[in-house]
Amino acid sequence: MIHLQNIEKVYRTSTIETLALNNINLDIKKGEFVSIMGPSGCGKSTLLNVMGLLDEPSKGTVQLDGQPVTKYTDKELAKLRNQKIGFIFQSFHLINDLTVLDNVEIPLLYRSTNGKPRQEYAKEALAKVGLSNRMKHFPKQLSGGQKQRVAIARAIVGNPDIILADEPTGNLDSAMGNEIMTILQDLNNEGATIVMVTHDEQMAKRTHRLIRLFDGTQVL
Ligand SMILES: Nc1ncnc2c1ncn2[C@@H]1O[C@H](COP(=O)(O)OP(=O)(O)OP(=O)(O)O)[C@@H](O)[C@H]1O
Repeated sequence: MIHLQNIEKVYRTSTIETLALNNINLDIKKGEFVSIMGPSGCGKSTLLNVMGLLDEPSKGTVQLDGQPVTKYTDKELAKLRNQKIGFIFQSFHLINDLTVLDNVEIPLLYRSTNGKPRQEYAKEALAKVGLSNRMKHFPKQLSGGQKQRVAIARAIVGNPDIILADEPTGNLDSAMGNEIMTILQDLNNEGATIVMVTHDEQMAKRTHRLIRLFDGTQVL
């Protein structure tokens, strides 16, 4: 499903060059639930962003469903991302002055889905995460766990094959974190391929496979 070959990522600023990823070779199979762990700054988010076509590698090739995307234009990448990938972030990334329902509809706006079906899909996604009773709320009226459930609904509304989650439980207490993990496991059982960055060994244990990074290199 996701195939990374000889991936290197170098960040250059005027004063410093950082080798964030060093010769990463990785295969994520359809239906897998994989976690990525490692110390701060070891390249976890960079790896997730490369897999999610948000960040271009300095070297190496990325294949998604057998399609080599390295030569794709930004527009082609954006389209592929919108169709195939749902993102979840530690700090939720919701738009504060939109309702919960409007937030969840956002990925469908980019696909020009019409108003009525768009709302129906968003309602279905919210029902899946148990938030049908909060559709008209605004993000600031929700708890952290509820905000993350909205973010998950937004990630799954377009029925993506792949969910990429960057520390989805990082801002939550353990009870809420466990709830979010259960939702992710349910989505995985329904067929979604999931890659999750986490600092939490307990969360990692609930996934199929653990990848450990150290200084940009895969050590497990
Ligand atoms: N846009 C950027 N410009 C320059 N350097 C960057 C940039 N993004 C990340 N880096 C550097 O690349 C390295 C890897 O960063 P990354 O965010 O992938 O690490 P991480 O493992 O996700 O860290 P954390 O657990 O703290 O979130 C770090 O040394 C970081 O400073």
